[in-house]
Amino acid sequence: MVNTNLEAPASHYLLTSELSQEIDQKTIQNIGIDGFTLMEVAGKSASQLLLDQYSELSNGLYLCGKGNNAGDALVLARYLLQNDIKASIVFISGSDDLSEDTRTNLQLLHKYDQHNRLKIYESWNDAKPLDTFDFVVDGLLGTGLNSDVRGKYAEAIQWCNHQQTPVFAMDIPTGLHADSGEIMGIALQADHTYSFGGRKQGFYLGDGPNLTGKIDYCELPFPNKYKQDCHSFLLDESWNSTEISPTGKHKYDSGVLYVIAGSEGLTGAAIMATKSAWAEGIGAIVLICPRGTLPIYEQTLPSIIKKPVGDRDDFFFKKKHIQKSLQIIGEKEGALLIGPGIGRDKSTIEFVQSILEENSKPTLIDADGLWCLSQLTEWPKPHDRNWILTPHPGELSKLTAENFDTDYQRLQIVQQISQKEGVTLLSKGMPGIIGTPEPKSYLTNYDTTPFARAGNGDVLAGKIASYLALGYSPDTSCAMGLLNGKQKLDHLLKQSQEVPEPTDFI
Ligand SMILES: NC(=O)C1=CN([C@@H]2O[C@H](COP(=O)(O)OP(=O)(O)OC[C@H]3O[C@@H](n4cnc5c(N)ncnc54)[C@H](OP(=O)(O)O)[C@@H]3O)[C@@H](O)[C@H]2O)[C@H](O)CC1
Ligand SMILES: [K+]
Repeated sequence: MVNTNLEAPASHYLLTSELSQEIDQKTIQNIGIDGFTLMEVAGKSASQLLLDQYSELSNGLYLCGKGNNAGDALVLARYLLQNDIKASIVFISGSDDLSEDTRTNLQLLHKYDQHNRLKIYESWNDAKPLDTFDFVVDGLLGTGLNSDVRGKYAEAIQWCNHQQTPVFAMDIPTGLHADSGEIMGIALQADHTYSFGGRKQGFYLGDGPNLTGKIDYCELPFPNKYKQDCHSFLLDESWNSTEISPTGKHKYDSGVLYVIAGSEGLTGAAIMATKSAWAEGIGAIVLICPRGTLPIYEQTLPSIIKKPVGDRDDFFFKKKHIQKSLQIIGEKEGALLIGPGIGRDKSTIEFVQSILEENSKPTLIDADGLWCLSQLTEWPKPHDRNWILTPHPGELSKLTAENFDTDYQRLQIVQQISQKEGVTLLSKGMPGIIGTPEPKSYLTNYDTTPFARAGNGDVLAGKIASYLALGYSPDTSCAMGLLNGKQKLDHLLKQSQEVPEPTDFI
């Protein structure tokens, strides 16, 4: 294979609340870097980024709880105070019961205030009406939140969401669930989130994308070995680097893409998938088609090798085409794409079942191919075969017989199925999710719903299958398909506001 597996940079690890706390604790207990030091690094790196990005700030309002999230905000306040930026600190539930490191940081903050630029309020009520301020810092609650935001915290968030000034969240916007992106009763709308030690998975699910604003990753001194338990990663455009983009150098010396697609009335799907794969520069594509549909492809796909199966009056795939199709697929190295427009006839289901069971190629199953798979009580997947499945939300439900109301549930289903069945599963939606058997999951920070639209799905399947035939691993092939698709989508949307037609992507 050209590239065995996707390797996410540290900045793209997505932490859950549990993993976040586990890494914190292991670093403190096993490595000996104490919580106070971690807090210092967190607040300091946020201050550096903030000063670089916002040069005109003069007076900050810091909303603080009593835990370590407030401590991060106090460290930030100290560094900004050093830069002559005043601080009004509101302790929503008073300062009597602060966590140890947060209390220490409050004492330090007083020592750094030479010119009376610091004001402390002991409750939300004391603080109103508030002094003038030109930014708000959210140090209310951090990543561990697992119940609805209570009392004065909720009141402060509601007030904050009506302010015009920029809001900077420490680690996570308060009220956002770190794993699921769910709003816990109420959540703060941030303009900027400084995320410590790792971005949180919930930034990319549910309401996360609407609440975080711009996200900056602030590195903490966590040993790499503690991050190995992380199984979920961000897939964004910064990945579009040479290591995962198709360079073209393998184009002509690698395998053939075999396409089993199209039936009467659905030949457009086969045409789009095939053209799209061809546009990626693969050296050879063999389209296997029922003989009755051949005349259409002779006209529309002149550069593609067509291998018809069956008789002139065969317009969809049947059981009797199995042996001939398997023989064709077996001729050369490469990959197989099966599904676009093959239809749902009972005999087609039997055909798909046998092809999946007996062909030895890495295989991408899409569209009607997924429907056929959903009709089988057991998936006919040999252990040593690589399969990619590319369902849109409806297809995913059908395939897994599971309903999901949230994208967090969708993520969990994708993870379960890809592990249980040993497949790579690309679930289209917002976010796009790639699940692998390893188990690893990749979440996009952009909407992949346009690829769920009929036609666009065929185009995406063609691209991913062509990378598979070029020798890329299944997860890399999916990532490249999504990233290259996104580039094209952005380009097309710049020219017109409408969702592009499938042929525009080719
Ligand atoms: N050393 C470290 O671990 C580092 C942590 N960092 C930062 O710390 C936060 C996590 O800090 P933590 O102290 O665990 O949590 P919080 O700051 O969120 O505070 C927890 C307290 O908040 C109260 N609470 C809990 N749920 C609610 C709710 N639904 N509504 C209102 N209040 C709530 C609760 O107090 P109770 O007495 O009411 O039970 C908790 O005690 C992490 O996100 C980082 O920002 C540093 O970054 C690095 C080192
Ligand atoms: K926060």
